[in-house]
Amino acid sequence: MFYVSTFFCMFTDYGVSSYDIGTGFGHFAISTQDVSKMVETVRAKGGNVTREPGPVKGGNSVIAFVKDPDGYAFELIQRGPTPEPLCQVMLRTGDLDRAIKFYEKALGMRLLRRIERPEYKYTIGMMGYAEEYETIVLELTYNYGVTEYTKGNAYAQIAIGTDDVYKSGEVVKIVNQELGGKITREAGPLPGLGTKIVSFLDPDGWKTVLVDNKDFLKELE
Ligand SMILES: C[C@@H](O)C(=O)SC[C@H](NC(=O)CC[C@H](N)C(=O)O)C(=O)NCC(=O)O
Repeated sequence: MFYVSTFFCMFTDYGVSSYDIGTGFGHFAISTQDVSKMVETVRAKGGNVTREPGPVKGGNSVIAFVKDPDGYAFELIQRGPTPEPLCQVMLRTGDLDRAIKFYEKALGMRLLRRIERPEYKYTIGMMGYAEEYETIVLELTYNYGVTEYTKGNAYAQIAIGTDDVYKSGEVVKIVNQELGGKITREAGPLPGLGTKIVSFLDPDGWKTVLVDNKDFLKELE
């Protein structure tokens, strides 16, 4: 049983003042009922607005893009009220069908929406455990003909809750053998903390950490 516990972690290493975000990381997305108002707030606070509000190219959603002080891109998406404003993590993939199959088979995600934009030479697969308006989704983006991206040293991982990191890790191992990727940390408790995790790379090299649901909730107590 997987579920996405949505939280947002920014880490820093002592003495390191800048990182390389690479070309593969796309954006985080935040939904808001008024993109223009949010953009003006960002601008008024000295933020970097990189794309003014307006319909997405080839679609109808009203979006904007801003960057945080470290250069991470945030897409602002105009939507109605939602229980989860942090609504997307966009990662680029060199093989969309392989990536979709990986997240379906290894993590039990569903393909919620496939968006074809041949006029802009890209395709998107929205993956998740519930509808897009209810929870955060993994937005996998394939640009025609682009099979490799740099990962940089900034973006680290997504974390997903599971009831059994050992069983989940065994499933990931089987799918790694079929589709690629690898386990980077065997299932087991974190020293000192005791929280059980397992971590792995998907076929594109994107890292996921699976966290024991009960252990994680204990951490929050
Ligand atoms: C599906 C919906 O959530 C979107 O917002 S898609 C946004 C769109 N994405 C891309 O163009 C992806 C391909 C691009 N080459 C990339 O790798 O990022 C986007 O960013 N549109 C920009 C715009 O101004 O509309």
